[in-house]
Amino acid sequence: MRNIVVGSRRSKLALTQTNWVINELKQLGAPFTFEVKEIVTKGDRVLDVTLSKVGGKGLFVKEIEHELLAGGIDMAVHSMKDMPAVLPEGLAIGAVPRREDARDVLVSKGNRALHDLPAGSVIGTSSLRRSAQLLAYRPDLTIKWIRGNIDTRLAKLNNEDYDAIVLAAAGLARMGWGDDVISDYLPLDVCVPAVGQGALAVECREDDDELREWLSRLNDEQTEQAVRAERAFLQQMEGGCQVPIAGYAEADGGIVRLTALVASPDGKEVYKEIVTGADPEAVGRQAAAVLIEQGAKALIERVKKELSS
Ligand SMILES: NCc1[nH]cc(CCC(=O)O)c1CC(=O)O
Repeated sequence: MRNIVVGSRRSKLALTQTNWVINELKQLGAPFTFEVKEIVTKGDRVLDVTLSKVGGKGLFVKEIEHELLAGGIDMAVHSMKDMPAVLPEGLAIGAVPRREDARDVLVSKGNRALHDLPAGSVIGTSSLRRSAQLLAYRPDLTIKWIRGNIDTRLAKLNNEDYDAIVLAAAGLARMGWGDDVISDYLPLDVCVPAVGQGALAVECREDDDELREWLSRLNDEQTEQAVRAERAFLQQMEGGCQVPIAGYAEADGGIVRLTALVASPDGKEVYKEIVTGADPEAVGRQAAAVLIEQGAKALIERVKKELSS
């Protein structure tokens, strides 16, 4: 029987996701044995700086993709939102399993909802996307950067000077957390999720037909269509990675509906558009074109200039 070596980051979330996929494949009757190989990525080593400053997207996947291409591993399970818009030559996403709750959630002291936080409350997040949208909704809040994995962040909420933190519902759910810690589910239109949030990407070599046949059975068509639209939007916008970007799509009956957003880091400028259509990539590209037309391009150029000066 073929042994499939599965590369995974060492975090509890990554290992949980990896083992979930392995179990699904086993339950489908896949004729493989599985072995997990832990890989420490740059994103895991560099914990003291803002993610966007050390290279943003791709930090968690580059080393793993290198191992895939070199044959050290056969498969890797990523959080879709950690994946850059374009894959390296020779690799493929073999499966996009059914998406978890894509929303962001607030975990707060005193179990307060976002609208119920006192003025000046300190919110922990290291995401430009979250901070921009929170400030657009509640300009009186103070954003304080926070890093570390989910457990670390929850601990920091209790031990350090934060009134609340923002996390993805999906990550919490996969680690067994839910309404016991969640104070507020942020509506999709108040905080548009990150492209791919709540979804997984099972990556493998493009020419590994045997593995891909089994992975395809794990694929969820609706999630795949939605994520295609979101990632096409992201691809058009990349290069503006210091700018808050969000994209969330739903697919139903062959129609994809994408909400796309670009904002200034202070949340004072927000470009947002909903695009609907049958071709996910076309929907993503159209959303990008509309936002660029509205002023997103000028905003990206301005933010770039401010950062380099
Ligand atoms: N930013 C890191 C990250 N990458 C993926 C998840 C889990 C949620 C998901 O799969 O979208 C998280 C944690 C979080 O944002 O709270």
